[in-house]
Amino acid sequence: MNTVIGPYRVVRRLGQGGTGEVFLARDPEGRQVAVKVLHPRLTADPALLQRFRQEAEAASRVARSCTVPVLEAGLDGDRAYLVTEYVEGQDLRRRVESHGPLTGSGLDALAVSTAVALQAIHAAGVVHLDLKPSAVLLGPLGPRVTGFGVARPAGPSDRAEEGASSCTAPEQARGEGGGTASDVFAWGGVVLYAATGRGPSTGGADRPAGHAFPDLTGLHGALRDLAGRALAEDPGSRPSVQDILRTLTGATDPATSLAQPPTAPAPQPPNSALTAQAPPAPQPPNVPALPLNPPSPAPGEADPHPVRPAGEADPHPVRPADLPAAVWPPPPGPAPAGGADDPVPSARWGRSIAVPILAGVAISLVIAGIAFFMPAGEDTAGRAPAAQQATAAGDTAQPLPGPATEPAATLSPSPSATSSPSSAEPTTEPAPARTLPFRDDFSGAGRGWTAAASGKGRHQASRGAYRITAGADAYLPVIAPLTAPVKNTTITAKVRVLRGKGDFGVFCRGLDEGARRYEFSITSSGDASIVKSGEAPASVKHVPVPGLRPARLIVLQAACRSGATGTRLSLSVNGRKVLSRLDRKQPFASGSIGMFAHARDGGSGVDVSFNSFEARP
Ligand SMILES: Nc1ncnc2c1ncn2[C@@H]1O[C@H](COP(=O)(O)OP(=O)(O)OP(=O)(O)O)[C@@H](O)[C@H]1O
Repeated sequence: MNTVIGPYRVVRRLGQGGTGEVFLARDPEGRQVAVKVLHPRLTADPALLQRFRQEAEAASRVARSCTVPVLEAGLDGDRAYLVTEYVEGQDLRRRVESHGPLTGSGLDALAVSTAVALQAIHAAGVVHLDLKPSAVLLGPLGPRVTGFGVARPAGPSDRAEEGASSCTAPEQARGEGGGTASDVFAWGGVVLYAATGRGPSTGGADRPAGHAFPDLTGLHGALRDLAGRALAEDPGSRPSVQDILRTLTGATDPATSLAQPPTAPAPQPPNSALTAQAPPAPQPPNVPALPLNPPSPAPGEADPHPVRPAGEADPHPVRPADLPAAVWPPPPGPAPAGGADDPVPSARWGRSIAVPILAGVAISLVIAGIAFFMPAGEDTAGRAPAAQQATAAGDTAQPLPGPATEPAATLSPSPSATSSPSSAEPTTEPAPARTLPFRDDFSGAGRGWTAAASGKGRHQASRGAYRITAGADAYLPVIAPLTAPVKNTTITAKVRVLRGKGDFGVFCRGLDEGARRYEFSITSSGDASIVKSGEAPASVKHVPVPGLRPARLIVLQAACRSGATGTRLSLSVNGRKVLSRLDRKQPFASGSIGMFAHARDGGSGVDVSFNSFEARP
């Protein structure tokens, strides 16, 4: 297949959902992703398109625990698409159809992981409202929930037309909307289907719910009790997701936990498949969300997100949800109240201290059940996509597997005066010692990254992105937490401009606290350059890159490699080589590597967001 959707090259069709087709594709770095292309009749509706954008933004805030992460929402001509991690394997519906119901620890793992996923989804202020057997993917790392992040048309009849499932809660089927309790109903339906091959309406999977009291024959013990309660007609009688997890993980006495009053349902408008809900914990009033596509301030107008010196406390910690959906045209009107632009609490796991413990216990149970889902002869570790491996490793920066190739000398980036004021979970652990290969997708706290002493501006890691903001004419390099200087390397980074004018990119062989370095940069006007910085005058080679839109995610690949005749420097942008130069004149020795932003042209500054950084020998 030779189709391209946005920057993704389609490999093959994976399936058809109610709202569109799903394809296996490769991103510009060659990684496998799943791209859902929305049905054209849905994208023809501007209101639905707008909601799709907001819901995809909301979905990108959901923690990765047992969910399939949403990577990007985009528009390619008139085709709207949603990109998620690719999960190799079958969905639950196909699995049960081909191999029969699940039993034993496989069923337990399914029940726990889908509950953990719902907990993560609800904690992000989102409700799924379409959980069903085909939305549970049985990958090599265990069951994972997908299907959140796609707006659906209004009304119960439309939903039925779009493939409403037998797990749809009665209140949704009546067109009264749904809330977290509706997701609990769907969880009960998924568990019943997994154990018996029957949905709650006693039909097969994904049939419209009949809402007669379900036949629980085939379910046993705590699961039978929980599924029965979850499938209660009255949303107020259903257990909460926390109750379910407590019972399944044995964290408290089931009788006690089930006796607690269930969470009151928070009904949603009937047409809101994934509306950001008012989360239980109130938002601190001083944490405003950045607007989508934040405009530059007018002359004389105060900048709502002013650039401050490194080290100064940031009252507006950066969250992935703050990042503008730059691939989108500006929204036609203000976001509706309660939409994805509304602030959410940054400490979303912090509402109950029991939650992380439960999640930990639950994930152990899920891992125990993984082998069950593996088709015979499949090599789990070897076949998991890189992104899934990172998830399995705990979503924090980890050295990639492979031999260390650099000498064990020590780099000493300047410490805390310029260190990142991260808004992610605080950690008391020191950054681990790292050598090449190295990768950080910033889903953790971006631990150990430090600004060079010469830098000016602010920088911050949050889940899924590292944001660097350089003020007027300022330059801010941020150094990767490696324990050894690097000589030959290929760096791959994903980056986009959030606002402002300037250069941004990656560097290698940083010396003297970043004062000398090879810099591989993109300008906000779409040029690419390789700069030997620290020479007077700086030696620059630069070219325009036709069609480059820095507000969209760019994949930069920069190589620094010494040979007999000098140091070869080359730069590729979105998989295309755009520049190469050979430095024969006293090439720089081994040094630091990192990312930078550099404001220029008398503008008010430049604000860029790095989604990943990887360096290989
Ligand atoms: N990330 C993914 N990795 C692998 N396969 C996927 C992925 N996402 C979806 N699929 C496959 O594509 C099928 C259709 O997915 P889709 O999300 O469109 O289903 P749906 O929930 O029925 O659709 P809708 O949400 O539009 O009603 C799934 O059943 C699954 O087999």
